[in-house]
Amino acid sequence: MLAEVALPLPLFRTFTYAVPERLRHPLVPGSRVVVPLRTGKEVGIYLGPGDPRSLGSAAPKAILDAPDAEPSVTPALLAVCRWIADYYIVPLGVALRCALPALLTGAAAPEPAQRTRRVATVRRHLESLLHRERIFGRAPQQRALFELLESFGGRAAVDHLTERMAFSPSVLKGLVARGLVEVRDEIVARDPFASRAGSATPPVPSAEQRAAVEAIAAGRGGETFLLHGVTGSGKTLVYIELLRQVLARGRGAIVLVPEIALTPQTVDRFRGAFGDQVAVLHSALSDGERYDAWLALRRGEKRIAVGARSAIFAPVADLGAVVVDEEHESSYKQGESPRYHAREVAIVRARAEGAVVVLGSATPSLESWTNAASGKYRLLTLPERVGGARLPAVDVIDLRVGIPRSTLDAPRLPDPSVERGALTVEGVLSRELQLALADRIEKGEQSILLLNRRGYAAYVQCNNCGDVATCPNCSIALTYHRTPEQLVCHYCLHTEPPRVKCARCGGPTLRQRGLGTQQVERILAERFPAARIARMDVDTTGAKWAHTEILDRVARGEVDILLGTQMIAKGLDFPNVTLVGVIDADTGINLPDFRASERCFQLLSQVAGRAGRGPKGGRVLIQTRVPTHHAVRCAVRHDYGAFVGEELPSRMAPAYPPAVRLANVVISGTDETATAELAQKAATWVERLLARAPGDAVRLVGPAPCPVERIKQRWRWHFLLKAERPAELTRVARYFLERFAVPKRAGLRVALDRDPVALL
Ligand SMILES: Nc1ncnc2c1ncn2[C@@H]1O[C@H](COP(=O)(O)OP(=O)(O)OP(=O)(O)O)[C@@H](O)[C@H]1O
Ligand SMILES: [Zn+2]
Repeated sequence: MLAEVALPLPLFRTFTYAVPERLRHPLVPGSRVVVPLRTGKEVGIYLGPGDPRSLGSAAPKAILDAPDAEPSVTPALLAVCRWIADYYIVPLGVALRCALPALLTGAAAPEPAQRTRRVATVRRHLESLLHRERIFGRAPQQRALFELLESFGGRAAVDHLTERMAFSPSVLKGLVARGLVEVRDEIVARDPFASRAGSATPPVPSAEQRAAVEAIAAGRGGETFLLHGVTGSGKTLVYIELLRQVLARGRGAIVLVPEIALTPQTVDRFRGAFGDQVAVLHSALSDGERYDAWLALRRGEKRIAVGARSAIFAPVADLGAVVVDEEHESSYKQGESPRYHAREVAIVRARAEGAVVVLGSATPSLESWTNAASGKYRLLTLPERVGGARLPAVDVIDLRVGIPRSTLDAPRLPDPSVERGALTVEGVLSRELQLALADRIEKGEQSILLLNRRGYAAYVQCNNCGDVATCPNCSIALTYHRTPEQLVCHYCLHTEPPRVKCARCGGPTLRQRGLGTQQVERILAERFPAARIARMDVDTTGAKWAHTEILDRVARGEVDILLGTQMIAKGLDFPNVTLVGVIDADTGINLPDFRASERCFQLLSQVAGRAGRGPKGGRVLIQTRVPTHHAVRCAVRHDYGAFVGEELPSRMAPAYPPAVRLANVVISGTDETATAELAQKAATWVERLLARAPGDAVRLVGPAPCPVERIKQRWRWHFLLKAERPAELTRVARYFLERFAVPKRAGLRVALDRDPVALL
């Protein structure tokens, strides 16, 4: 007897093995099999009887073992993986790897007996700036480290400080000797959620919420609902009440959130409502814990899986509902093969298991919106905030110089000719925003400030020739960091000392321009010395749960101003936040990407939505140089419909999703010429293929260098495939990927990204 087996290899084929008599368990599709491969062994998935015609002249090798009494991959998940393999054009074995925990595939790391790490914690708080100056007068390094620790929420792993942030251990010793900082060994919490209490009993749903719940609960299996509810409309309670009904019917559910560490409140609410029934899946779980959760869900001991993207593969028994919260978030798209979108996988899986899907957002993706408009999804709307709260008033502060203004003082622009570090409060925070912040601090209310950029300065530029310091490996600007003072590439993490002379013309000193979170934090601390400021950006990820800790501090009222990048805009619900400021709305609006405006609108709307969620109301101030851009205008009016009305037509010509289906083919390699040549060759190859087919079901655009031409020493070119009908795109893309020969030199690679979320 022969068996067809899927293996996680980059080959578009399955493998045929012989089935020996002595196997421990009968083979059922979805069962794991251990098979010989080259000189070693590999874990594959049994798909069904093998085809003798697939064999060459050699006798097939025999399966070594079949460990599963029950198939590890359920029939529904097997169907989902087949869809992923087909739609995203990846080998089935690669898609199947997503469906299994590492412990079941032999890919697990050995478990250390007990994990500990050394952690530095701030012991003494220094309230005033004056105090700081006295204490650190002659020890600027100590001050920098101390303030870095503060910005990490008061604690960070020592490794992170000394290795990644490059502080000398003696600086830390100095702080310890002065009693300012304490260093201890800490057992790494296996599961940070194990020690968190779930939030209290949820409120009673309003009539609007109840109507939404009833509509969804009555949905047919496989039906998809788009829950468009303004920020603070109580979407989470809709999910919770729906899940109550799903559990009452003896079924289970999956809840997807953009990122666990950034959405602790949402997670706590589900745990508060459903306690032990919930398995929280997150990146800090060990392979063993992940497997335990997998097993508990599989056996029905836990009925709800809450997690980020990959939780869509959780083996929830008898799945009744899938919730995709903040469905517009681009983190639902996996950045590496298989490049699936969890929202799309959710819909396919729900269909396979007869579950309903809820896509929730205040700012739905244009794709989902279009699907709702065409009747593919059912649209449910929560147009008002709960409990009589109102959406906050939003005011625009025009940063352009020379624009006459009536009531407000025009803030000065950061002047490119100012010396490094000389940026003034006025150059960053308009008077209006300063006054509003001061007012909130005085009243004991909280503020959120968004700066969608990180580092001390965005880049350094020659004052003479205008050349920007770029990464030697990647073609993007280096970010200037102050603590420690260095230039960092955020793609490959290349670092170098700050340049004092221009690398191109050798001319006068380089001046920094632009703004980063660290710089704004400093300016805030100087302007509001009494305020308790917390900064959240990607640089503060040193300790894994630092973000969660910072958000908890905000919830406890221990932070007056929360400053951060887009990560502070994800569903946070703090009723005492009455002011939201956007320091520079324009960041990202001009990125060479067809979704730039959409992303900007979503970000502004979402961050604005953090204000005024409690009885005290709230206000939003947006600083911008493009006040007339539709992303800004529509966000100011909380007008999603108007944004869609203006944005959709711009996706028609040139056509971009949702007007067409898109695949981005990226050709990369370590040699510039070889990469460009291969891109040309591949595009010509596809063009010939398209010419042979009648009509223009699929169109090719490009090739061209990618907007980011080089990442991690690899040159990058791309071309786009566009089609009205997804099946045509699949056909052409598959034919190309299966047959186009990529030379084995210069690290040349071809990758296809279907439904890309960004083209950078
Ligand atoms: N029926 C209700 N009565 C009273 N309070 C409610 C009710 N429903 C929800 N809330 C509260 O309203 C707040 C906002 O709800 P939630 O966080 O679910 O909003 P949301 O729709 O998810 O908003 P966003 O899109 O901004 O994340 C929460 O504090 C929640 O506990
Ligand atoms: Zn780089």
